[in-house]
Amino acid sequence: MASPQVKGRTSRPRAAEQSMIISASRVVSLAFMEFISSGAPRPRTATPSSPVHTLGAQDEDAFSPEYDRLLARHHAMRLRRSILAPPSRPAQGPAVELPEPGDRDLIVRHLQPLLPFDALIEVLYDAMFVRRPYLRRLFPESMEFQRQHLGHMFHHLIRHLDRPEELGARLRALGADHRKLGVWPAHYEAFEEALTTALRVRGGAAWSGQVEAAWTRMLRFAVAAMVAGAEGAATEPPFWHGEVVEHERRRPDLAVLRVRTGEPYPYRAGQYAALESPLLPHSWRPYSVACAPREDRVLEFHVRRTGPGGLSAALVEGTGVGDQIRVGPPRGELSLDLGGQDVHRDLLLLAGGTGLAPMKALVEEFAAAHRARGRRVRLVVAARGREELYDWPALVELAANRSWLELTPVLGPDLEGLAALLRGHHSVPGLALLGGPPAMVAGARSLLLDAGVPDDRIRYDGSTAAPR
Ligand SMILES: NC(=O)C1=CN([C@@H]2O[C@H](COP(=O)(O)OP(=O)(O)OC[C@H]3O[C@@H](n4cnc5c(N)ncnc54)[C@H](O)[C@@H]3O)[C@@H](O)[C@H]2O)C=CC1
Repeated sequence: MASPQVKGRTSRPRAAEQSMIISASRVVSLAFMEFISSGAPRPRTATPSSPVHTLGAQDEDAFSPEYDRLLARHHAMRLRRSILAPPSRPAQGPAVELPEPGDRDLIVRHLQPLLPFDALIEVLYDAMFVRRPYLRRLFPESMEFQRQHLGHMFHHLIRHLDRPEELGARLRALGADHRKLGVWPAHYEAFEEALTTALRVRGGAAWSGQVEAAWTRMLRFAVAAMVAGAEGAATEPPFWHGEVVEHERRRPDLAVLRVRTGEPYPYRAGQYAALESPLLPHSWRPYSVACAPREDRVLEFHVRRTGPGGLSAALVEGTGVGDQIRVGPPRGELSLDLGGQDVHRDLLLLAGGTGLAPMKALVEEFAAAHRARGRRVRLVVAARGREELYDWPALVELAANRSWLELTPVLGPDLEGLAALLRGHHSVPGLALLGGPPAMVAGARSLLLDAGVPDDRIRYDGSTAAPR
């Protein structure tokens, strides 16, 4: 995939326009992103080599009015329903049908010809785009991330299908979270149709209507749960508009961005937000907010480019002051809250690389609330070398005149430094928070367990370690 190009600046909507955009244009966009889309600019030329029929100018003229009318009608219906619903009783989504007992076994028994899911997914998307080319515009230029997610989602659904309550809760959260992607009920129908085609193509000789019916029930269950989740979250905007007000390239591959949201962004320190840049429309990736909530509505993000073509590369290399960014709703439960217990025990915060972001926000919040009350906070910052301590001056400033806050750099490619630190430190922390690469978090967790920290006192957030 080509590296993102810097586009011309888009003008920022005025506050009144912005609230209209939030409240009306996306009242509820149903999303099943892993199943359906993550969006992309509408391709304007057909590529002969592509297995997918992309949208040509003629197609666009033919499909857009129909498509846009459909969306507009849907918006109006949803808006009407949410206005007419009594405030104490949110608009009801479709009833969630449960899968039948035995569906999981049936699916598992006939899974072999469908594995690995890559080929199934390729046929599925090809079938969908050939039949409904206008849907191609909801997808990113590169479908790689999309295909991977869909494969994981199929595995997750099958694995948990006999625990529909647990699965339903996760799908409802996913549906709420994915409203920002702009996927609509009509798309699910298209998806179901394409999945059926793909299952028949890949299912092999033993494929039967019975197995297909089990797959359809599984899919409908998932879609209904996501729709219910999206509808239940109708009062929360699907995203906030933000403008980049500072962009500091701290390392060739790393930038610290400050983004001011048009409307107040209600988050807690330790939470993360999915971001989207106009350079890669609908490629949303999570980043922790690296500062405690501030009056001026400015959010800080630490972004490291890990490879070419992803959102992180667009944010580090292609973004500057004045550019627009969309910010998804705040998510995540990372916090320093001890629930009133062990208030005298010390806290350990361990940050690896840009995993520093949530730790910095938590320390800032802690400092602002004067919550130390005799507790010491030790912030250990792991980095490959001194030059990788990209935010050290800001941390030193944060620690100035705060004797309860101790900063410790640990340099090196692995966890040796942390292991040595724990060996030399005799008091076991009351709570440990971890942020950084998954291997570091896993390694640090075992070191802490060995040192006697109970499992429920070790916190980390897996959601921010996804590929960017
Ligand atoms: N940008 C953000 O807002 C957030 C990012 N993260 C995650 O933090 C990670 C940060 O990555 P980078 O900045 O590239 O950090 P990095 O790869 O440079 O690693 C930083 C430090 O972590 C330790 N480490 C790395 N790999 C290790 C391994 N395999 N075993 C033991 N220790 C290891 C080392 O001490 C290393 O110096 C990413 O996985 C990202 O998804 C987590 C929370 C927030």
